[in-house]
Amino acid sequence: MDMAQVHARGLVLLGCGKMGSAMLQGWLADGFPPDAVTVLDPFPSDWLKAQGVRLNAPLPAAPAIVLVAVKPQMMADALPVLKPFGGGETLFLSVAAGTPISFYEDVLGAETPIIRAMPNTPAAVGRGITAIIGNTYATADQLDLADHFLSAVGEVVRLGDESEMDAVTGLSGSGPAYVFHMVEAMARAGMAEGLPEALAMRLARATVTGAGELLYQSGESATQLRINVTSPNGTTAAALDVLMAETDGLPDLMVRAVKAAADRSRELAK
Ligand SMILES: NC(=O)C1=CN([C@@H]2O[C@H](COP(=O)(O)OP(=O)(O)OC[C@H]3O[C@@H](n4cnc5c(N)ncnc54)[C@H](O)[C@@H]3O)[C@@H](O)[C@H]2O)C=CC1
Ligand SMILES: O=C(O)[C@@H]1CCC=N1
Repeated sequence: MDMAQVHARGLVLLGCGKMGSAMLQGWLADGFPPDAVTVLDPFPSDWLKAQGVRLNAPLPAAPAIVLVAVKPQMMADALPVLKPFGGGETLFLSVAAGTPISFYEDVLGAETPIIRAMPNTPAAVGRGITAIIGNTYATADQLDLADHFLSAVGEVVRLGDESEMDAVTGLSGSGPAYVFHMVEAMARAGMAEGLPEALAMRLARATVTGAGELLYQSGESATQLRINVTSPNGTTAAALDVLMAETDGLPDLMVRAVKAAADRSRELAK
């Protein structure tokens, strides 16, 4: 199936909060026609209401793709409305953390093509990364379709095993929040060294977005780019001595943070 057929048969979004909206924003910016999108969400945001999508309208007869983007805790209540599309030509794509493929098979029928995906919010500006894995019923063509569709909002990686999804969630799914928190922490540190709040936030924000863009554009490794900033016996080396400390340094802290997220993802599966 090509994108013209996806447009013709329609896309359904079940749940369109922060993640659903981030992806929808990316697809609309990429030229996906808004009137080919039907969104089911009892609490639509003002942003969503202004997009020209079919909001809480009757569902198309056989949508090409259904994107499930409700919270895992709401899934059992929300998903049954999509049962009529199970076992048919509709490809299910779920971004819910924790919820295993087997859950969707139980509700929709085992002969339903289901792809579990873990995106992240930079999808809103076309710079997300989404990991995907399909159930046994999802064909190679359907995985290609999901890959192509998700590529409009960033990079796509395919997993070899569903068990990798918990670690992916802890790394790239939740990861943007770690970076935003680093901006907050850097700004606070600048304030502790005497800078006014607005200036500290501006410096921290520009530093993180600039460093991210340099990493993106230069093709150099993160390690080499770090070395490029670090003059021998200079200021950066003094800071890195603290950040790279073996215990309680950033690597240690990051291992614990990502583990906590992955553990929570495993817990949600129960
Ligand atoms: N926020 C993020 O960065 C990421 C979120 N996810 C996953 O995306 C899913 C959604 O997360 P968020 O967008 O952050 O949450 P959210 O709370 O912003 O969005 C959930 C949406 O579902 C709607 N909803 C509630 N009950 C519903 C029902 N019965 N039918 C249809 N819609 C209903 C809510 O009104 C809300 O707009 C979660 O499963 C989460 O694990 C995955 C990757 C990243
Ligand atoms: O916090 C969460 O549970 C979701 C999954 C990954 C990012 N946000």
